Amino acid sequence: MATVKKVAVIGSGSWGTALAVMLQKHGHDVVIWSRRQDAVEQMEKERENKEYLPGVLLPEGLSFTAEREKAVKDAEIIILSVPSKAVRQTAIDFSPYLNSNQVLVNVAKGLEEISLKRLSQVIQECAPQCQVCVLSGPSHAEEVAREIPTTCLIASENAETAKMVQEEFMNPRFRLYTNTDMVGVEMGAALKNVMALAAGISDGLGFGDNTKAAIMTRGIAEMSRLGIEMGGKLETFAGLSGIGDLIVTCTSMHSRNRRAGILLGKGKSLAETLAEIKMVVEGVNTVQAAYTLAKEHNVEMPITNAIYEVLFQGKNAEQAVLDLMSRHGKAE
Ligand SMILES: NC(=O)C1=CN([C@@H]2O[C@H](COP(=O)(O)OP(=O)(O)OC[C@H]3O[C@@H](n4cnc5c(N)ncnc54)[C@H](OP(=O)(O)O)[C@@H]3O)[C@@H](O)[C@H]2O)C=CC1
Ligand SMILES: O=C(CO)COP(=O)(O)O
Repeated sequence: MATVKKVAVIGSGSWGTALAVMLQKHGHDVVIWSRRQDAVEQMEKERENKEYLPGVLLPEGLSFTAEREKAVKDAEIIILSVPSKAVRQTAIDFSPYLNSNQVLVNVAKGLEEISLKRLSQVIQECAPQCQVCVLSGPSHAEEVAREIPTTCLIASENAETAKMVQEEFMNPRFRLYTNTDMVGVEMGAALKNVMALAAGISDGLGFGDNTKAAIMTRGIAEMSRLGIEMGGKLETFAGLSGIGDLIVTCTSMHSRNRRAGILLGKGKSLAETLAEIKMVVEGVNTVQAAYTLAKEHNVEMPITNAIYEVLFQGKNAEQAVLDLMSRHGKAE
């Protein structure tokens, strides 16, 4: 049974705000930390996150701060919802204020670009005193904030920690499953964003449902090849953080990665695309890490390689599709 918990949400983007809204509405005492005082004041005054989650009322009782210590003091569960590239520095900055009774739930989906580490590994390095969990699954902020039924999973190496978060966060509109396969969960979460870029590019080029089904099916095949090589379990890729998140991200117009892909497919440059989307497009960094990991682990990842070439080597997107289609024939 859920009890009232003090929850701190670090990062006031669309996902952190949506989770904060949901948890506050379901009886928890939630504070959002933003790195910008002006964002704190805007949300406090207008009870709306105009920049990242417009149209959603920020419920009474939800509070805001730009002070790190104030945000996490007394919090029992801390949600880390900053983009992957900010995870290490954010964990370092907060670490002096964190203690061993606190559970850190990472909700960012990506890999650290330089070290190629999973984000839970990065957080554990920077805040070793905390227990680290990962929340993942098919869950666009725009829907969770509006209480559209959603299922996710909460993963931790410690089954009891995952169970505790499951009990506290679950409600009739937000169902959580537990999982202990951190590698599978985090690799699925990160790599699906690369496939969503591919699905978007296909849409932007004017291709059809057949093409998208191909990207998703062959996409999960290469995602799981790498994930298993790194120690993840096949069944995790068949679950919410694998195929589940792949489906939602490749098909939804809420997806920042898919929308970025559509613009790229229509011929916009990467810089123009990122400027237009405004929010974080994790697949762009992840494809670089995945490209390197695939080489290191000697795993064949043709879609990932094609996206890397389109984004960073100036390859024409339509040519990339033709090249993928013209590879030598294989058995499924
Ligand atoms: N949006 C969604 O539906 C979902 C997102 N996710 C994942 O959650 C993570 C966050 O995404 P999302 O909320 O969409 O991102 P947004 O682009 O909506 O917001 C990013 C937030 O992070 C803040 N931020 C950026 N850089 C830093 C930094 N260096 N230090 C502190 N704060 C920083 C931004 O602050 P500022 O305004 O000051 O730049 C902003 O508040 C991503 O990894 C994403 O993949 C996962 C599931 C669903
Ligand atoms: O992870 C997500 C949904 O589960 C969010 O995906 P986008 O970042 O592509 O919007």
